[in-house]
Amino acid sequence: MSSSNIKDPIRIVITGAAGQIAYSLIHQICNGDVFGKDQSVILHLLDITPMMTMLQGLVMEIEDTSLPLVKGVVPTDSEETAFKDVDVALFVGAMPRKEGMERKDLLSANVKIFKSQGTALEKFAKKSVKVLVVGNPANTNCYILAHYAPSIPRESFTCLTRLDHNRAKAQIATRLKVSPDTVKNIMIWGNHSSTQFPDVRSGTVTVNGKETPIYEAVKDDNWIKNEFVSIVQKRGAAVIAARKLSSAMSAAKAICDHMRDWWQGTKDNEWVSMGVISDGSYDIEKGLVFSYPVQIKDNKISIVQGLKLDEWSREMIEKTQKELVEEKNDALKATSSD
Ligand SMILES: NC(=O)C1=CN([C@@H]2O[C@H](COP(=O)(O)OP(=O)(O)OC[C@H]3O[C@@H](n4cnc5c(N)ncnc54)[C@H](O)[C@@H]3O)[C@@H](O)[C@H]2O)C=CC1
Ligand SMILES: O=C(O)CCC(=O)C(=O)O
Repeated sequence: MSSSNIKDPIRIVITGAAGQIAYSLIHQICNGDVFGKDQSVILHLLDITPMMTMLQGLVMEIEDTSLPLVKGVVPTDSEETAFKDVDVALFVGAMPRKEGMERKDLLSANVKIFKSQGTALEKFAKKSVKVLVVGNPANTNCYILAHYAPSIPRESFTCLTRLDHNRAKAQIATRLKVSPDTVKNIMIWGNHSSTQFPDVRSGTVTVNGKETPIYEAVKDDNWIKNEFVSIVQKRGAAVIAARKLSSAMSAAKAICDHMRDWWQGTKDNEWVSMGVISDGSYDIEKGLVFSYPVQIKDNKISIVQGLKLDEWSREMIEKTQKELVEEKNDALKATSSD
């Protein structure tokens, strides 16, 4: 592409920029995979003060990639510098859990970071900023961030459940020995936690050239309702147990999928999963950050409406909602006391 066709740069902040997810993520953002091959970028890289030397090394590496879409890199430990005039904010920085912990065990430490960064986002970012929260507990951190950035539209706050969505697709594809891109319209409801509900009741898969309902193709309802759900719910913990580190490459890929679809739109008649601020759809408490099936057109995210919920799925959704309400209350308590 000739340089005259390149669009003016957008500013993208990545928090936790010296961490393992950011290390897998930055190259995909800089080479145009996410925001388009004609979209130049200026990266704002935020981390804590002890990581500044490490961040300098990362800046050198970004320079050495010699990618034409990169028009600037701003490494910083200042929230003001990091959030100043940003168009996109990727909140990756937070403490990750260790083996044996649930993600909500990180709540008291991590929500304080999101209170401080929400306040800075409110003050310094563009009002049109698009926000993705990755750091755990992702839904509740996103709730706190939005709470402290009241002048930014509610539709601009999302959290990452695309990794769970991708995991669910991969499990179905592996079971049926087909390519994951033929698995469509599955969804993740609720919290990015072990209460999430990976739901394939409306999903289809192409087997031998024919698009078939997933239940019909798998022919084992018991496997779907038990083993499949449990594998997806606990996949993050399984990766930690094996790697002694949490998922990073797959998380970075999921962040790119989420932001690319938000920026460029979803395919017609297909949906993806995103944590968004609930508008009360499917009787979920208004204001909770809840993962829903969504479609995106012209940068606008819409929750897919009219899906039928049977008794089992209602129970699953109620369980994950209950956990999110408890997390929200604990987070509000933890952030109001300082
Ligand atoms: N929602 C999801 O699907 C997923 C979420 N995660 C979460 O993403 C987060 C990051 O994971 P990793 O990159 O593996 O962790 P990491 O420990 O490698 O990196 C985290 C980085 O955040 C930085 N940081 C800590 N406090 C900060 C602050 N106040 N401001 C700016 N930076 C700060 C740390 O210094 C570190 O460089 C974790 O909370 C992890 O649990 C990870 C995978 C998937
Ligand atoms: O499981 C965790 O706590 C960290 C990574 C993560 O959220 C995941 O792999 O889904």
